[in-house]
Amino acid sequence: MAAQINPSILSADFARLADEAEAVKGADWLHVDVMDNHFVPNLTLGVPIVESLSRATDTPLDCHLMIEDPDRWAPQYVEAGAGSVTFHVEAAAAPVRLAREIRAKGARASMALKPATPIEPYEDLLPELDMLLIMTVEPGFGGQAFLDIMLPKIRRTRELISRHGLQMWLQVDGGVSAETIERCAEAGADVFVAGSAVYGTEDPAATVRALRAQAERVTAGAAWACGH
Ligand SMILES: O=C(CO)[C@H](O)[C@H](O)COP(=O)(O)O
Repeated sequence: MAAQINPSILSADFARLADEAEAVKGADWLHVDVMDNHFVPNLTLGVPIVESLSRATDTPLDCHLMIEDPDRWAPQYVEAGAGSVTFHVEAAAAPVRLAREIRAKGARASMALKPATPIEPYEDLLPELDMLLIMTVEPGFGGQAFLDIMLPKIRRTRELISRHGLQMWLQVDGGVSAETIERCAEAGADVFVAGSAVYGTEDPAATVRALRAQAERVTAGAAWACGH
């Protein structure tokens, strides 16, 4: 495994979440977009639905918290069954303490950066994390166009991770599709969130396999890619 595909349920039918999880069987993780209508201008789901979904699927849950006060809420998503919890650095009061708490509770700790947030001020935090998420659209909605101007940030982040000798994953989220995934992989991403590009197709599970194969053609030889 040198590339992971995490379908985003933001593009799924929320009335049929268990079926929609089944529709992407074989995906590495299910990406769960938690939005509070404050940190982003959209509202999705919370702890009780994550709890139910974790019982309904064997695919591990990758919860992306686009919410205010993640210091208070993130630990509850671990307790609800998430295997990975991502908080936004722009919203966290104490990101190091929060990452340590997520890990101590048994989940992978991940931190997200909005498009206008640079990575450089957070270089020293990298060893506290299992994954870094670089948003390639403004968070809030699926189906937006991929922001090419994020590619240099992905590249710089991968260089920082390598320089620190870390094994952490680098996730991209927003506008990831067959047209953009190779550019992301070439820049250094190894975990790919895709919503509309997966759920908008006839056979979402086949699309997951095709996207993974496409990314792995780029990451296969890379020592940094997940699973190496
Ligand atoms: O976090 C998100 C939006 O804030 C979604 O995960 C993301 O936009 C995925 O949707 P798409 O692949 O259609 O862009």
